[in-house]
Amino acid sequence: MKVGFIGTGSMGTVLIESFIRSGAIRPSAVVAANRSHEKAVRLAARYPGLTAAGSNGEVAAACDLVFLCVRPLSFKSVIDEIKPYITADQIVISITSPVLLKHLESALPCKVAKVIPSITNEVQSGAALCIYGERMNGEDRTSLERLLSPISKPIRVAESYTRVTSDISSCGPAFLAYFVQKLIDAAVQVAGMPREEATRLASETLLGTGKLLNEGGYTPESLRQRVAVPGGIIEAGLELMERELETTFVRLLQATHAKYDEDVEKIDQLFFGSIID
Ligand SMILES: NC(=O)C1=CN([C@@H]2O[C@H](COP(=O)(O)OP(=O)(O)OC[C@H]3O[C@@H](n4cnc5c(N)ncnc54)[C@H](O)[C@@H]3O)[C@@H](O)[C@H]2O)C=CC1
Ligand SMILES: O=C(O)[C@@H]1CCC=N1
Repeated sequence: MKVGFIGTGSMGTVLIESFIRSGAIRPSAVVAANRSHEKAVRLAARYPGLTAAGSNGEVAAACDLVFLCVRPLSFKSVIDEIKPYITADQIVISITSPVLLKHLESALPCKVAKVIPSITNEVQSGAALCIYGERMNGEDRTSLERLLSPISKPIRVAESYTRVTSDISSCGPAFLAYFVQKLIDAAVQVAGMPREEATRLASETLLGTGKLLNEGGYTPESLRQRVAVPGGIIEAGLELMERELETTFVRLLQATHAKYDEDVEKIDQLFFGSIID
């Protein structure tokens, strides 16, 4: 089986490198193209056997499965380019949420899916959100999830939950990193702690907290209750966060959803020439 990647920017590269490093795909089974060809050529130099294709059409013609790893507003032109080479038995996958199954299904004659990866897949953890078009049969779904398993936990989601699940899974690493960064900044500012030391400590804490939530039998709520002694220091901190951040996370998701709606509207216009429901 040949696996194609169109777009070898940040996420395309994460996927290719993670698949290869985990042994899920051999370099010789990968065909990749990028608008600036040198990026694909650099990958081919790093992974002997990998093909740096000269065009997106070449990827589509050569592969059974094609991951589209470009930004949302580039999808229409990429799909127009590859369409002449696509046949009914191929699988084309969007890795971005605002390109909807209806866009892909209306524009391509093949099986389509969305797989929303996460930077956490770089260390073979975190989720890969799987959203399937109707042309993907049970066997297609299972074999795609088998391919994703060495680098992620494939999780099937309904398309209506794409946004909120990617908020947690794909945006989550950036949101949590922001929180950690602010904690480090405060340690430096309030106590003059060396930044590197605070960073190492905060990173260990995040890792340990993740383990407690995944393997230690805790929920976020039970963990908080377990460590926050009534009237104690942690409780004083939590009370402040509760006051200051009460509406922040709802507004955070409202902001990502508003941007998503904007993108979907633009993509609707590109694919259908007008907004449709
Ligand atoms: N950054 C993240 O953590 C995640 C990103 N995604 C999705 O991945 C997609 C790509 O994002 P990034 O990799 O961060 O962006 P990026 O800008 O780093 O990569 C996009 C790549 O596509 C190439 N490209 C643009 N137009 C092209 C064309 N017509 N033909 C071939 N190549 C073309 C660009 O040269 C660039 O290398 C986005 O749609 C994003 O929503 C999904 C999950 C997580
Ligand atoms: O399409 C998405 O939802 C992902 C999440 C972060 C960037 N793109």
